[in-house]
Amino acid sequence: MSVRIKFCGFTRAADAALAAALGVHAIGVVHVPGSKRHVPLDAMPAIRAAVPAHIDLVALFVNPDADTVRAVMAALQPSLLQFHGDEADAFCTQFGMPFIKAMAMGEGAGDIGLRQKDYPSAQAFVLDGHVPGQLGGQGERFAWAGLPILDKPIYLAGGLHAGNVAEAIRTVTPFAVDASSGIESAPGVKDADKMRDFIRAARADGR
Ligand SMILES: O=C(O)c1ccccc1NCC(=O)[C@H](O)[C@H](O)COP(=O)(O)O
Repeated sequence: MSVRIKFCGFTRAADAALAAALGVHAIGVVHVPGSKRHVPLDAMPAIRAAVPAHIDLVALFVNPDADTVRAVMAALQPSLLQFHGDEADAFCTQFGMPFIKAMAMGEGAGDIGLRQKDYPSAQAFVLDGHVPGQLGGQGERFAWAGLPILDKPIYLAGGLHAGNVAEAIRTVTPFAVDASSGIESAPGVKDADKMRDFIRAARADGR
C-alpha cells in the first residue's frame, strides 16, 4: 500500500480545498489556544465544507477538556480526533470516535515501545519531533533510524518537507507522513507549490 499523506495546521478553507484536490488523505485542524494555527469554532464550518467526505478531517487538541472536544466535534464534524498532549486513553475514548495519539519524540522521549501500551484504544500513533516548552508543529525532525516496531500504524511527523520525505519513508516505512510547517509560507498559510512538491516526493518513493 502506498504511504498516506496527512497535512496539518490548516486555517483557511481554500488551502484545505486545494490540499484535497491535490490528493491528500487527511487534513488536520488545530484547536489549541496559543497556537499560531489555532482555528476558532466559528471558522470550522467553512473548512468542513471544503473537505470531501472521503478525506479524513482530523481535529487536533492538546490537553482539552471534554466540552471543548464536543464543541469542536459539532462545529468541524471531524472523522478522526488527534490528541497531542498528555491525555489518557480513557479520556480519548469517551467521545466514541476513532483517535490517533501523538508521542513526542527526541530527547527525553523514553521507550515508545512501552509508552504505546498506555493507549490500547488508539487507531495509530503520531510520532512527532518535539521542541521542549513548545506546543508542536515546530518543524523539528527526530532521529528516524532504529525505531521499534509498534503495535499500531505510524503517522511520521516532525520537520518533513519535500526534500526529506522520501528518505523518511524509506527509513521508517510509516503508514502515513504528516507535515505542517514544511508545506507553509507562514504559520497556518499553506503554500501550493510546497504541497505539490511534497506529494510528488512522497509518491516518488514508489510504495
Ligand atoms: O501546529 C501547531 O500549531 C500545533 C500546536 C500544538 C500541537 C501540535 C501542533 N502541530 C502538530 C502538527 O501539526 C503535526 O504533528 C505536524 O505534522 C508536525 O509539524 P511540523 O514539524 O511543523 O511538520
